[in-house]
Amino acid sequence: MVYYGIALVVAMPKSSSLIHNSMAPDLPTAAADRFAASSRRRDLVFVVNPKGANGRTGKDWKKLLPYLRSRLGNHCNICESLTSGPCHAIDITREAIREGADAVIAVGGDGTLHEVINGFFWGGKPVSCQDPQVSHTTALGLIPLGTGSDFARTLKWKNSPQDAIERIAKGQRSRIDIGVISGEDGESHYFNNVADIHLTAKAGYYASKYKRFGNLCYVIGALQAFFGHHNQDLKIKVNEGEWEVYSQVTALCIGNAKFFGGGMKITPNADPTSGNFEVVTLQDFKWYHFIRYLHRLYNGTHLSVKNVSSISAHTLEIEEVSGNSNIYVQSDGEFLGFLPRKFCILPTSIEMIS
Ligand SMILES: Nc1ncnc2c1ncn2[C@@H]1O[C@H](COP(=O)(O)OP(=O)(O)OP(=O)(O)O)[C@@H](O)[C@H]1O
Repeated sequence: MVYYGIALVVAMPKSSSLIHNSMAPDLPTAAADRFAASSRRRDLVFVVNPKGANGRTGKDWKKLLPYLRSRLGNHCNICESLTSGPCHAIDITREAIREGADAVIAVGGDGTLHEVINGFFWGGKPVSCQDPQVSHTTALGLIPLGTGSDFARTLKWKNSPQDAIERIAKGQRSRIDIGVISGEDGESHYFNNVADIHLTAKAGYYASKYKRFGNLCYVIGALQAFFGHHNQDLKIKVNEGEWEVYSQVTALCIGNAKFFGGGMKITPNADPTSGNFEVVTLQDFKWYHFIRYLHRLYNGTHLSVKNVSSISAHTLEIEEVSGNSNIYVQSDGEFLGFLPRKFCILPTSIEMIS
């Protein structure tokens, strides 16, 4: 099997013994390890962003690799593919699924996970294996090694790559919902975490330029976004109902999961297995409201604050009233352009190693 863009293929013979090092404590393997029961070696494709978290992802990955080989190499073909730049993870993932990989595992932050998820789709449809004899589906995996790693927070995963590898070894899968965003050009864009509009999206746009400062980038981005910000009236259609005007919207957040911006629990009731988004709207907020309620935004207790509302929805259409075309849209921290946009949930659309 040859995967597009793969820098290195590491396949250990079945007979090789476990390698122990400082990162490899003696873990219980026998009962839990599904792969041992199977005669077929699994093809696992690790999509690694070496530049994630300011280059820390690449360094951590190198340290992790010997442990990964020792834990999984007996039963799996471990294919490592380093991304060469933005969007490369999308192409690698599509190619791996078409070739029949058992799992594509994002190694990096939320941006890398977002790209891998977008690689599960093409032309508005899920990508599938080209070989009709292959019956398994490709699962999504994650080793969170980014700056924010917000999706891992919703899953309540500890910040431990060894735990993530253990999950891959066990191979348990569960289905998650994915959000899809379509614009006037008809192109679909997929997200697993939170899509957001206006001030927070503008803050995310600026934050992405300051990633070298780690989590501080979100604070710098927010401060920059406040300059020249105006709350705006938006036209919103929920679940194919009637258009309604939401006045003086500061930010609108569409959560498939709970966190964004490096740990802010913006949509605290969102659940990627619920079949619905949680949509949280902040209206008529001034800069001092953010200072006053910042701790509540972080711990997810802001829904009872005045001018904050929350609804559950499976589709949402949003347009601006003024027609200035300057309302920012982002999803999973990636800038997508400006309103209008339509948001739909695709229930249980990806199998995730959980
Ligand atoms: N080789 C590369 N060089 C530069 N940028 C890359 C490369 N590979 C991927 N990228 C881009 O880096 C972006 C950010 O990566 P990633 O999400 O892994 O780390 P992060 O931003 O530090 O973490 P988080 O998104 O959790 O805050 C991705 O959206 C991707 O487009």
